[in-house]
Amino acid sequence: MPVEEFVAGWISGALGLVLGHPFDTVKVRLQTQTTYRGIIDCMVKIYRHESLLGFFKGMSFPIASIAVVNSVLFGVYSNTLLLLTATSHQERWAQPPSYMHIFLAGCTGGFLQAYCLAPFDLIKVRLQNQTEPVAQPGSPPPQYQGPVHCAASIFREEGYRGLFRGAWALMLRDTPTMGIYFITYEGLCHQYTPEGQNPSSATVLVAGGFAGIASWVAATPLDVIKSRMQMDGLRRRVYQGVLDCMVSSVRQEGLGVFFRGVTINSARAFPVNAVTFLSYEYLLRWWG
Ligand SMILES: C[N+](C)(C)CCCC[C@H](N)C(=O)O
Repeated sequence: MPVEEFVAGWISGALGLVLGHPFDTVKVRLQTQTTYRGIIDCMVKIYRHESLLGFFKGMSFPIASIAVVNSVLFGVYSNTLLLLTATSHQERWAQPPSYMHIFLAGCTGGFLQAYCLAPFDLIKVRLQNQTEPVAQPGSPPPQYQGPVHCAASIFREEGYRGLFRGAWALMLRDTPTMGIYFITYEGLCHQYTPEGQNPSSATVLVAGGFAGIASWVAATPLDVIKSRMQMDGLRRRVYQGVLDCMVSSVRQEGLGVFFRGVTINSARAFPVNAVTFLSYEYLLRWWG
């Protein structure tokens, strides 16, 4: 099993992640709290109350976990394609796999990475939703003091299964949309690259950026539900399950609720995924 894809997936994921984290914090707040009027209002408030550090809340854990999560995504994707089409990463530009195979490999990667991502993503969302200023002397400490404390408290208060709260919604969000992610990327690269050649850096950047946007737009409805399920259980349980969360969210806030955070998600998705795919391709070419 080629391991280069796993390592390249890890490094490229970490680069994209740091770049995108401030956008991600704004997104999570907009999706789960009602105190902000919009993107700018949310940014100004975070900056005023919590300084620049506020934007980077909850980042250390995703950085550590991206090693597992992105390497599973890219490693499983690439190796599933190898199984389906018998072509390695290097041969794939000369003999492009069918869109059906790309979609299936993307879904498989998405499904398996969601399982690894679930507890890490839960902790990230819980930490991002703490609005207390970072380390202010005299003020009461936030409920969770850091990722490890957060994980331990969830485990203590909500049990092992508590760590997988929202995992179902996450799996439903990621399985089809990771298929869309890779189809868009490979499709755009193919479209703008002469037969048999490797795609240029500019093509990889643009294709990666649009792949991020396309998959995030499709993922946003379930992303909102996922974030809400993850915050549920903090004080008392409100939702009975994914469907119940969908129904009561729509009842209370209308259909628009499914698109909360879509603008900020797309603005984040372009740079993050452009950098992720560019570094992924370059690392593999460099090692190949
Ligand atoms: C499938 N879904 C849309 C959820 C994510 C697709 C892009 C994943 C990337 N690591 C990022 O954070 O943007």
